[in-house]
Formats: sequence, C-alpha cells, structure tokens
Amino acid sequence: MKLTGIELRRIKMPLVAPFRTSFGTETERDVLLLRAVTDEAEGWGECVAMSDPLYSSEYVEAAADVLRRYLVPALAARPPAAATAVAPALHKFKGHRMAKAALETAVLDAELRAEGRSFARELGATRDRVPCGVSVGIMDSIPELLDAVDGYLGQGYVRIKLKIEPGWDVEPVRAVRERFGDDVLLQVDANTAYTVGQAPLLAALDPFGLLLIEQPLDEEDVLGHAELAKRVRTPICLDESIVSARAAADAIRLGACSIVNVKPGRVGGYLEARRIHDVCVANGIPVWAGGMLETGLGRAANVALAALPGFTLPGDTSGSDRYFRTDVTEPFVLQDGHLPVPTGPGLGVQPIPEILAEITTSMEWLPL
Ligand SMILES: CSCC[C@@H](NC(=O)CCC(=O)O)C(=O)O
Ligand SMILES: [Mg+2]
Repeated sequence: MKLTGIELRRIKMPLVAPFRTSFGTETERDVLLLRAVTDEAEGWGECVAMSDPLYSSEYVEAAADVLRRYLVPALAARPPAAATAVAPALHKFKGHRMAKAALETAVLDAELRAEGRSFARELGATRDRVPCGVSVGIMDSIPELLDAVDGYLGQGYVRIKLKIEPGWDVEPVRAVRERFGDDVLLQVDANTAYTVGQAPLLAALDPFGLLLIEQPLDEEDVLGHAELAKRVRTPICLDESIVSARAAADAIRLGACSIVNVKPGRVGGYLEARRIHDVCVANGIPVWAGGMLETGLGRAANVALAALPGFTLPGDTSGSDRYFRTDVTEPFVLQDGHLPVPTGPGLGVQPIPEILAEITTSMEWLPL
C-alpha cells in the first residue's frame, strides 16, 4: 500500500435535540473527517473530538492542527506499508489520541477496502448484529426525561443510560424505575462530575439495580475510584480514565473498575481498542462500546467492534436518528433493538456524495 495523501474535511451536523451532560450541552457536531488516498483505495476516518476540550483535552481545531503540522508529516517521513505501522510512526508525539485514531482508521479502512476485508473480520467480530443501548441527556424536568425514555424504549433500545450530575441523579433514576419497572437495563454516566467524598450520594443509587455507574470521578483519580468501589455496591465502569490497554490493566489491578467502556477515539484507534478488549477479557472484565455521537462512518466501525466476544453489555451504538435527521452515510436503523454489523470491505459504508458536499464546511489536502 502506498499512501499518497490525506484530506482533512470538516462537516457540520445539527443534532435533532440538544444533548446535555455534566460538562455541557451539544446542539451540533463540527466533525473532522479524514480521507486517506492510497495507490489502491481510499479510506475514511472520523475524529471524535468535540468542539471544546470538555470531555477530554482534545478539541476539533487542535486535532486538525496536530494532524496538519505533526501527524501527517510523520507518515510522509515514514510511509506506512500497513495500518499497523501508523501508531509506531506517531508514537513520539504525546497524546492527541483522537487525532491519531482518525488517521489510523482512515489508513486501515483504505487497506481493508483494497484487500476486500471488513472491519468486523479484521477486528475478530463473532456476531452479525449487536444489541443497542441509548444515552439520554440531562433534562429540564422529570416528565421530559420519562417521555424521552418512553420513546427510546418504544423504538426498541435494550438498555437506557442516563447522564447524571449532582442534583440530577437519584430522582431521575428513581422516576425511571417507578415508571418502567426493575427489568429495564439501566445505567448512569457522570462524566467525572463527583468526588470520592460524595460516595454516600452515589451509594444512594445502589437500591435501583443499575448495571453500572460510569466514570463518577475525575479521569485521573484512579485510586479514588478504587476507594469508591469499596463504598458503593453498583459496579464502577470507567470511560475517560481508560486511555490505553496499559491504563485498563492498571485500573483493573487497582480495583478501580469492574466494567470498561471502550471508545476507539479515546484510546488512539481500533487496534488499541481491540487490545483493551483482550486485556479485559483476560481479566474477566466485561466491556461495551461507548459512543461520541459519531456519524455513520464512525458508527459503522463501532458496531463492528461491538461484535467482538468480550462486548457482553449493550453499547452506546444507537441508530443514526438518535442524533441526526440526515446521516452522511445510509442511516443505521434499529431492527428489533439491534444494529446489523456491516459486512462490506473496510467500514462497509461510504459518505453519500450529495450529502457530504452539502454539509462540508472546509476541505484541505495534505500530500505525503
Ligand atoms: C457529548 S457526550 C460524549 C461522551 C459520552 N457519550 C455518550 O453518552 C454516548 C454518545 C453516543 O450515543 O454516541 C460518554 O461519556 O459516554
Ligand atoms: Mg461516558
């Protein structure tokens, strides 16, 4: 494979409704897409960085900058013969895992399309469809939340995840349990909004039979999560803290988590995501596929990843219409609470040219 250049393309995707978390409210996605052009095929990668450094330190403008000034030139200096050579060529640059993930994914997609292999097959998927959960934002009132949850359950989602923060935690969880019963698979995500001193508040969630509490504490407070796990019965799941397979192994050994949310963008790509899966499976730790409001491009890769054997909990792999009125690819549509795993070469999906042209806000060609 000979990489000839990378296109940086920004697209604007309005959300169907505001999505509020403990760190802010999203109303539209400003997404950086990468198109890798090789002598044999083209591949796509989606950078999951948000517009502002609020989920993590990365943000979309910084991702574009680090790709333009450091990451793509590094591949020009050391042309990758395969996608497995991308991460080693970028290793000397610290952090910027979401930018690195997008670049590796675009090269991997091009390589797999050229060879006629799907992401699912490359990663080791063992299923042809995956059960889908949905992430529900913080709302202005309990009735509004219950209407939203009712709608998603009606669409067939098999698991509900509620965003929480101090002041919006026990009450919404209790209301959902009282309205929809104890059998609904239910979990919460705090996005680092609590401190270990608030353990009693988080322990107040224990009576509601939650699958997990996701990332209650600061992403760097691994020991705090280990302490919290001794004071809360509900399983602790980490998201923002797990930036690599090494971080996953350390967190598991320290007792900081008993479940892991796997997000390829957060960890530098799908190959590292698979390593995290393997570390967790070796330690008997369930994993599930997290989400970053991806378009159909990133969604296709996430659904393939979610089909690996260790992904035993429903992921945030919703249908395209959870976030977008019109997706940049053919939409992912829930079927009986599941999404089919794409089977075509590479991602198995393509941007629809007319839609892509309409939502593109800028394009930049970086030759190698
Ligand atoms: C804007 S919130 C993005 C991070 C968040 N993601 C979700 O809640 C799921 C989003 C999705 O359905 O893609 C998480 O911390 O898990
Ligand atoms: Mg999370």
